[in-house]
Amino acid sequence: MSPLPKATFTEIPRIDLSLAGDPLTEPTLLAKLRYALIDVGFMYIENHGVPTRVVDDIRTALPELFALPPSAKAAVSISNSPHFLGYSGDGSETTAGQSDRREQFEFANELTATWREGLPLSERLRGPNPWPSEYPKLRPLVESYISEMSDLGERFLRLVAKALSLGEGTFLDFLSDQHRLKLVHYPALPESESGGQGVGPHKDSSGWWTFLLQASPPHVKGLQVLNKAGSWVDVPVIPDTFVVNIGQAFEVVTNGVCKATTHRVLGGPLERFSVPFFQGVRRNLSKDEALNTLKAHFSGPEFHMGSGESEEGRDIDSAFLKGKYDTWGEAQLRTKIRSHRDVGARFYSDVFDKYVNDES
Ligand SMILES: O=C(O)CCC(=O)C(=O)O
Ligand SMILES: [Fe+2]
Repeated sequence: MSPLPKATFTEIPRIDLSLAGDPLTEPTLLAKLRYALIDVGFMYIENHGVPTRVVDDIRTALPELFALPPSAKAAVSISNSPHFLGYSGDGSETTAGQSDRREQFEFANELTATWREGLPLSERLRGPNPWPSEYPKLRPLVESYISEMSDLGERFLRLVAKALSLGEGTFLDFLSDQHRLKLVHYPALPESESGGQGVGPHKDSSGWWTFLLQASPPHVKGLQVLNKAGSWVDVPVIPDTFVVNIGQAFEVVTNGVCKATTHRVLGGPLERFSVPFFQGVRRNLSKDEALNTLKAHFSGPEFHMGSGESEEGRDIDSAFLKGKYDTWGEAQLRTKIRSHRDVGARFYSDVFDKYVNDES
């Protein structure tokens, strides 16, 4: 008998977190979450418990922040930060070999820089944020936001573990002390460039999971996700939700059962703001540990039944696995250097050529 056609998705599922915790409603939530995890890799979460004020404060700050003069942006340029934190201008980041049409500020949990010679180079990713002195109200807003998103991320991971028939804390063991947040502005493009690359097709490489706030009104479009049939599916703005998607390390640890789904943003005639929060993976996670800790569980037949998903599910396309680097930290550093080559050349000259020329 020929295999059944592969199921694919044409819309992104909505997961209502208020159904958690009640034995009458939680099973419905977990079943839907399991479908989203195994068959889609993208979802909206609603009733997520992050205070509206914390989200609104960030959303309203964005147009003011990006309206700062070029000198204020340059003062916190990412090119001065060995931790890859700070501002990068429109066109300066590269995805899928092409320049992205967006400007962004990258922040993380406030950490002291503790790297010194002899420690793994990826420890140098930890460090303080460059805060724009001309916009002092930003720091407390970003700090509250990171703190709330870190809490949400942990609550969410407990549900994900349950939905995949694992103990609640299973995925927390992989978390980093550093989560990253980007504040992103896609400029309005002239008609002739509309539909061009806002950010090129990619799977999220920096995190365990990504929690994205689409911070523009619903008529502003741009984010799309690739389904298994190879079609781009729109991810419209739904107020009061976060878009949540799987990062590459999670795909590896789940033995390819939960895939990091490819997505992109198209530029358009309207400017767009977004805020992705990248939940971090601990830098010392080794390939061996990532591949083997949960392998037996995710090789079970319950994950490889039904719609011909198994082969697809097992085929993990991961730079982390293909690369020559043993730890997640090293793989992450490589990604950062390739995306922000000026920072790489300045602070990581010893490994720059190796990382930039390595096409694995
Ligand atoms: O801006 C968006 O909506 C998505 C951005 C994104 O995919 C990323 O920064 O990884
Ligand atoms: Fe992304």
